[in-house]
Amino acid sequence: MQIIEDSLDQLLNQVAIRTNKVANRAEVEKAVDDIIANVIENGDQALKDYEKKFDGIDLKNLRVSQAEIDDAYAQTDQKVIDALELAKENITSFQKMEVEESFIDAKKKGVIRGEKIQPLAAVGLYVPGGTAAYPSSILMNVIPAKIAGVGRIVMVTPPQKDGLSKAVLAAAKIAGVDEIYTVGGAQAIASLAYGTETIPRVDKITGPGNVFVATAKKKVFGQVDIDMIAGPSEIGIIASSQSVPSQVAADLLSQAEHDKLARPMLITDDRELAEAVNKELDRQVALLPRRAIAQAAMDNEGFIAVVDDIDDAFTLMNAVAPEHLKVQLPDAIEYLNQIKNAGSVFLGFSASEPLGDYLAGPNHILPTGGTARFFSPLGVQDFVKRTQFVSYTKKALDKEKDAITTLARVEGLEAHARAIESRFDKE
Ligand SMILES: NC(=O)c1ccc[n+]([C@@H]2O[C@H](COP(=O)([O-])OP(=O)(O)OC[C@H]3O[C@@H](n4cnc5c(N)ncnc54)[C@H](O)[C@@H]3O)[C@@H](O)[C@H]2O)c1
Ligand SMILES: N[C@H](CO)Cc1c[nH]c[nH+]1
Ligand SMILES: [Zn+2]
Repeated sequence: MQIIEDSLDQLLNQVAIRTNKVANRAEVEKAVDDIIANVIENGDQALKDYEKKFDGIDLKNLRVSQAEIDDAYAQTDQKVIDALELAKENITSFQKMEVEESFIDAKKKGVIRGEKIQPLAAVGLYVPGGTAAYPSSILMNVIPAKIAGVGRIVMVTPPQKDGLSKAVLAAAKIAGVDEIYTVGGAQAIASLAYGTETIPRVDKITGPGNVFVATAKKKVFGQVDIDMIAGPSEIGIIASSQSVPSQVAADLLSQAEHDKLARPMLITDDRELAEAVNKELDRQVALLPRRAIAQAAMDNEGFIAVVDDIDDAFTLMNAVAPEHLKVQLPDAIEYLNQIKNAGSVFLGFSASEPLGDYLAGPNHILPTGGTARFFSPLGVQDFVKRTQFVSYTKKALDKEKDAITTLARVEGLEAHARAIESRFDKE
């Protein structure tokens, strides 16, 4: 990967330019606009046409039958089922800690105030499937939705020439998906946002995907809610002379292999380490089945920045706001307070990134493209909404009525003031 070495100010500029860039942004935007308009206009037929065009598949039915799901589960290797069950257990125990409670406050005499947390009625979960199958993303999407108590869980995923992977269907059964449709890309997002003859319109769309999926989610926001922009994967690693180059390279490649647009990034205070990691990347990438994808990601999106010291490394990494941040330093936990912007953080030499992708329990559906500045990992909070309520006795209202009518009249809203005063009219 390209090594850049400069002052912190210059590096901050260079990194901002690199990470703000989205390859072919205008073409992607145009393609996605057209797809959404066509799905609104032509429903299921548009979905079938796009599946033919992008995935080369003639779809007869969009919905996967329960019999197919049960058969796939029965044919899945027990080792895979056991791994999925263990992942489910860890994800469930972690996500349950995120549950927020409704509250009622009655401390003031005659006043009741509160907030009621309720699950969304229907959510659509996107499970990527263009160049790899993602059973793990099903667990990450569905488990928090189930814990929140969502009524209807609709999954969409691109169709595959030989049918959906058995592990994908087994994961859907283990997680408890209600219905599955084989449609992917921007067309899948449009179908969940607007509904078609077959696919129900939902309240919120969650889940990761490639640049077409991420762009479509941005465009349908407002028609439905979305979780975040979870686009092509990213990893930012902070390492020093005490890090092991082969491990740093292996973690970079773990995310580079997701997508040609994935972003592997290393920031270090040691030029020698930077060069050693580059050698390791060359050696290890050649051994990977998905080397073409990983190599493209490293060549076009990746970089190694060499800074003066580790404090500068954290300053630069906070500006990048990576999806995954790996602190490959001794006593890594000591640096937690320096981390301001990152989707998920992996502390220490043993916490290799795929630990979080599959098993530890924190969610792997995470903000990308610098949006970890303001978005959070997918969680139970994404699947609920809050409704607030108040109740006042006449006596309690009497105490506060003057403040209300004063504010109403300052805003020129006389009817607001009179509505309050009407409670005290003589009959
Ligand atoms: N951020 C996260 O939390 C997270 C988690 C898991 C995976 N990911 C990312 O998910 C992505 C998965 O990507 P993928 O491609 O394998 O699967 P995908 O399901 O996201 O996208 C595949 C679909 O894209 C559409 N498409 C492909 N080329 C197109 C074109 N030229 N025009 C219009 N539509 C087109 C097709 O409909 C295809 O089915 C990767 O980028 C990976 O890094 C992110
Ligand atoms: N690293 C991905 C999120 O960027 C999640 C994933 C699923 N499977 C493997 N990895
Ligand atoms: Zn991954």
